[in-house]
Amino acid sequence: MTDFDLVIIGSGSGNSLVTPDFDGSRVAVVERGTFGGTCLNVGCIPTKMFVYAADVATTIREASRYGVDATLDGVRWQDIRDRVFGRIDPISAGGRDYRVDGPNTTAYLGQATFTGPGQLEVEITQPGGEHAVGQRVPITGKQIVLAAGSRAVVPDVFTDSGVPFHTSDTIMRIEELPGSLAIVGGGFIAAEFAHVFSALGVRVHQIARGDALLRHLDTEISQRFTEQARQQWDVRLNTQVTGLSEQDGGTVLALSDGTELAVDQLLVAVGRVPNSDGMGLDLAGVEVHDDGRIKVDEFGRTAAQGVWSLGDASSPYQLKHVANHEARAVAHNLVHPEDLRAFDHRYVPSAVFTHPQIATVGLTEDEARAAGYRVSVKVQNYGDTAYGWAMEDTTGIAKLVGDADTGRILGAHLMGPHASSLIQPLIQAMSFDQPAQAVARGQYWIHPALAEVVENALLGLQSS
Ligand SMILES: Cc1cc2nc3c(=O)[nH]c(=O)nc-3n(C[C@H](O)[C@H](O)[C@H](O)COP(=O)(O)OP(=O)(O)OC[C@H]3O[C@@H](n4cnc5c(N)ncnc54)[C@H](O)[C@@H]3O)c2cc1C
Ligand SMILES: NC(=O)c1ccc[n+]([C@@H]2O[C@H](COP(=O)([O-])OP(=O)(O)OC[C@H]3O[C@@H](n4cnc5c(N)ncnc54)[C@H](O)[C@@H]3O)[C@@H](O)[C@H]2O)c1
Repeated sequence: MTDFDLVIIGSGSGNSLVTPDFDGSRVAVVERGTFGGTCLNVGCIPTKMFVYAADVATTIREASRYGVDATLDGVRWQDIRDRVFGRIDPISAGGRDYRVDGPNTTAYLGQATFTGPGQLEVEITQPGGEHAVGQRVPITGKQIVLAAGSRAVVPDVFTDSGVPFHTSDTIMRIEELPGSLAIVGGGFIAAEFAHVFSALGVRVHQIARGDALLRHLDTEISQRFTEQARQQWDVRLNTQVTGLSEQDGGTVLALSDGTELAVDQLLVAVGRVPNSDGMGLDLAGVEVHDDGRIKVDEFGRTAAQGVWSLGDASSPYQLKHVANHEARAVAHNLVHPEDLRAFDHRYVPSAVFTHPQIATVGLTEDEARAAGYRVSVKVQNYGDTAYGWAMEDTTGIAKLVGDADTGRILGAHLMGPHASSLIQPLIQAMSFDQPAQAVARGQYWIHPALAEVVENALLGLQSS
């Protein structure tokens, strides 16, 4: 039995918990998969690198509207793919080696399971650490952090069929671009990969069970995006996959409307579940919500003494910036029990890196009305600003939802070029409780930058 001051399960945001506060302490990092976790290896970072290439291809296709005639001669998928993983894979391996050989860390490359309060067994599943594959190593931790992340959900209709399918874990490493791809799901991952593959020349068919794409967003954004998506790839709404078969090396999907769809490859993107199962959490006294999230209080403490959780394993938000924020709070709390820092989930933004790009923070218009606010709304077209003219933009919007009584911003919903960056002053205004008019008129906005979309949206928000 090896005893540690701190055991961290999961090397995504969990890996950042090893702060200088632990110099001289004994820390174990347990990782059963690829070191560095989802964001680095199969999530945010590789997807956005593919999205960048897709955006370049889209720019070339749309160049003629500016009087610049260009044709896309082709895309070299293997070069695009290898640029991404040629950068990422060494970072992951370097991070693993640093923990294996680190001054005060030991990396256990395997699956951690509780055997009792404060006690774990790690089954080593990968070479590279100091233990051999197959070994079962008992360890204890005075404090333990569950930063175990989440994994893709795959409904039975896919797993039971025996027909090959991809999830976001595998689709980015394929050898060749398929001629056609079915993407099942109407959320973040489906929207981003539909853009990537359609921009790179694949015939994409997106199958969503709801009546619009990205339904969790403000209705105006969801509806406008659904229209935009339809102009780029085949969108089937109100549709479920009822069966699957293999034919001529491809896949045939039976759909709930009675039709069949034959494609070369299939991507399932219907949500992610927390990795809280199979870890013996009950033996440690850790409690779990019905949806699989580990129960934590605002400081990241689970029901078990000395056991903490953060990120996708426990958070209501499956976002890297939230996992990082929670990790910063837990890193502090581990060593300052008398001065605990709470998670701040008031204004959690997110962006969907599809085409057009989308970014959002705060309440949707419907949520604000349901909450009883006297709501004011301003929809500012990109195309009604000088930079929007330069871009010849006809679809971009910045929609602000305000509280007419206080002049505060309740929500911001952007769709258009650079939405993920343009939204930042609005996140800042909400986080620091600044009134919309003060943000608009209390500073200069560079003319004629695209940020004038945000300035004009703020100026248009009525208050009394
Ligand atoms: C395709 C895709 C794109 C995304 N894009 C974005 C984006 O653009 N922006 C954004 O904010 N978020 C994005 N996300 C979400 C983001 O990746 C996650 O919210 C974030 O990585 C969660 O971090 P984490 O530290 O909680 O978990 P992870 O990074 O998943 O780390 C958990 C680790 O724990 C390990 N583990 C689990 N159980 C055990 C066990 N019992 N023993 C040992 N090890 C274990 C896992 O192998 C994993 O490596 C994306 C996700 C996906 C899938
Ligand atoms: N840019 C980003 O920040 C980014 C990118 C990718 C993923 N993520 C994170 O990862 C999470 C997971 O992404 P996701 O796209 O898998 O999930 P999601 O929750 O965004 O969307 C899931 C979609 O699948 C549909 N669905 C659920 N069950 C289904 C079923 N049985 N059959 C058919 N459709 C079904 C839902 O209606 C929804 O449209 C996101 O919620 C997000 O938090 C973030």
